[in-house]
Amino acid sequence: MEKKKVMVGMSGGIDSSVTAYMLQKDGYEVEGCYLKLHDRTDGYHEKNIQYIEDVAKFLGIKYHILDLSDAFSKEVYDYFVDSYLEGTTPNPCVKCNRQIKFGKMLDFAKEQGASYLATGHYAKTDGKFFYEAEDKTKDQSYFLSQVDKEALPYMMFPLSKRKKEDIIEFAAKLDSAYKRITEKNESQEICFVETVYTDVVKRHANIDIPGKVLDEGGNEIGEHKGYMHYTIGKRRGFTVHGAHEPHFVTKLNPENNTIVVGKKQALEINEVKIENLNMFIDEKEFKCTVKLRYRAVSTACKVKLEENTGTIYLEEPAFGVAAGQLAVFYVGEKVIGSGWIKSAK
Ligand SMILES: Nc1ncnc2c1ncn2[C@@H]1O[C@H](COP(=O)(O)OP(=O)(O)OP(=O)(O)O)[C@@H](O)[C@H]1O
Repeated sequence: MEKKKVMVGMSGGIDSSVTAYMLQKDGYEVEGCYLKLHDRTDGYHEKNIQYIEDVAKFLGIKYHILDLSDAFSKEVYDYFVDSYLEGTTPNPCVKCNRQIKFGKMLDFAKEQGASYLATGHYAKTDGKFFYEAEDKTKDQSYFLSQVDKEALPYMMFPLSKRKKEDIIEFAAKLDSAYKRITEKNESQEICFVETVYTDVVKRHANIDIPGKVLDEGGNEIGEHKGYMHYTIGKRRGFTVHGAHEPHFVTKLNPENNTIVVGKKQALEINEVKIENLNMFIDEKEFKCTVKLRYRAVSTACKVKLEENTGTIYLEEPAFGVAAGQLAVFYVGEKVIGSGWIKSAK
């Protein structure tokens, strides 16, 4: 019988390299695909491609290099910068998963005759839903929750039941091509942010225009160094005259370059408005738990949806909810949908 072809999204990192190995062992015909997503000139792509080349040689597989930098720049990078200009907190990996990896890379995989597209994400799928990975510390289901449901039947996550440390240990013994990858520094959180997000944003805007810190009544109580330096919940980097208790950022006002701060209770949120939904169920009213940012604990809630918007009524307050982040709905380990946070109160 002819082997089924799987395209593996290969980053040059350990997870996707082991993914390729595991699928080959399972009897699939494996091909790799490296996405060029940005124009870093510091040898970043060359290094990654060298790792992939060595792994491909060891496995005896073919790999492709797909330049999606134009699409990435429009759909992910510009959105990232614009979000900070607008005073919201973006999630570029969520956009990339929907538009680029499980959008354009999936199209490419199908064009190449692949039956599946596999990645080294830590998550599970049964073709209809995503589920949290076994290794909860590495779970990436949050980042996948905006992927179009049409894409799910093509997706494979062979690492879903593994622990990251086991993958590294396993890879180090496999071959020198793999061992070398385990010895490099692990990838950054956001692939195009080499240091901190402000280094990226300041290439496009003057982020260092000082402004006023306001209390909730609109009174001037201190100074800040430019609103783009702050995200909701931040408690450092601005002054509050005569304050003894810590103050937290509760609002950013780009229109007049002010930030609003308050004590911990001021961050408390009970209701969240969302938009641009991506649902895997048809119900418009349901109970579930919600994660209001990656690494947040889940909160029990009731949800009411309309056409492409909705309201989340939290059963317990959440703290530091930022517009621009994603609200992801879970029933147990199952992801039932998500929506982008528009406002919270
Ligand atoms: N530039 C890329 N080209 C192709 N696939 C990619 C690329 N970047 C990431 N991926 C795929 O998406 C998965 C998750 O990406 P993420 O950035 O979270 O990587 P990671 O967990 O560090 O994985 P890895 O160790 O493989 O780099 C990767 O395992 C890989 O399959």
